[in-house]
Amino acid sequence: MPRRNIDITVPDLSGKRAVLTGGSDGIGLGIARRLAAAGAELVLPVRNRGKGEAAAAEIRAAAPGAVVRLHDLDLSSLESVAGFGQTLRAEGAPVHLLVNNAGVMTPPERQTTTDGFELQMGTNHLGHVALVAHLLPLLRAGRARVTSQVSIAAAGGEINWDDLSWERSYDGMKAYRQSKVMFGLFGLELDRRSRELGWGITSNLSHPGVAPTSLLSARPELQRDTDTTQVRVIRWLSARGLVVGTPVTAGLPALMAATYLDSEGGRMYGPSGFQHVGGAPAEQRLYKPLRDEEEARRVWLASEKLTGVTFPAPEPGVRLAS
Ligand SMILES: NC(=O)c1ccc[n+]([C@@H]2O[C@H](COP(=O)([O-])OP(=O)(O)OC[C@H]3O[C@@H](n4cnc5c(N)ncnc54)[C@H](O)[C@@H]3O)[C@@H](O)[C@H]2O)c1
Repeated sequence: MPRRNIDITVPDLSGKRAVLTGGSDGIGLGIARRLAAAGAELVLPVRNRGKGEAAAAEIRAAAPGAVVRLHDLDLSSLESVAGFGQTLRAEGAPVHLLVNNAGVMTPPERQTTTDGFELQMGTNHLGHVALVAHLLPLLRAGRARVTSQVSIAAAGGEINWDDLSWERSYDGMKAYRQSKVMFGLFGLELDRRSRELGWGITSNLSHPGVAPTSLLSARPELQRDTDTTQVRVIRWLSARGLVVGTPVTAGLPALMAATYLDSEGGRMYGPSGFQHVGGAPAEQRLYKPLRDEEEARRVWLASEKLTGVTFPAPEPGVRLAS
């Protein structure tokens, strides 16, 4: 299907407050435009104010009358995440949609967050875990839909439990895959816990397929690192504009997860085309590493411990139903 025909209808979001991370660039900016155009009040926590202002201006130009509020947030600092959470809680307004979209991929060498975690786990996963924890009262008040952006990289990912922060040996792509597996398992466990404990939150995953954004263009050598037949076929097709998404179409699975307000949680949405790198968004079977509920509980508990945040817990001895 030609990419230009791929779209979804976003329902009216008037009166809804949406918080979106990574909304000043790439896939997130496309999501932001559509949320604002549908009438949502948009809260954009950004790491770079200048880029945030430019994005807000672009969103307002595309959706006149859009309400866009910028806040500072560095997901690679737990202090920054706590500060943002505190600011929003002080405002007190319920949050109806949270889209955890920001991410980093394969920095050229191992880097760490302010708190000493490997950068990708710390930003993509732990920063967002802390964000959800700090916003929990507002998410509960808004009976929110939470959408967590994972990646096709999660399909082949594993958790390096013996060395979560990759201190003993570092492979950037393995660390990226791990961050997305952990984050996906967290998003699914959030849905289970919410149902069991009556939080009223619906949590889903989305993945964008593949789209040319700064995430990929900053790393041309990645193409060589992953020179499998599958990657070569995808590259050949994408050079002809045939399968890979655009930053706009790649945001549609997240928009679907976030705004199809009556749909259930615990699902994953992604592009349904060839190898799931592009095409119309649809619900998809969870990637294998994301189907392990025992691993999800382990990720949940480990993430609480690492970040120092705590979520309300089930009564002792109560085992969450799947
Ligand atoms: N582009 C793809 O093909 C692709 C494929 C699979 C998954 N993804 C995922 O989609 C999401 C969006 O990626 P993109 O392609 O638009 O990339 P991008 O680089 O264009 O945008 C990433 C966004 O995350 C923000 N961000 C990064 N570190 C941050 C931090 N410490 N604090 C706050 N914000 C931070 C950036 O400022 C930027 O706005 C990411 O989670 C990425 O892992 C992208």
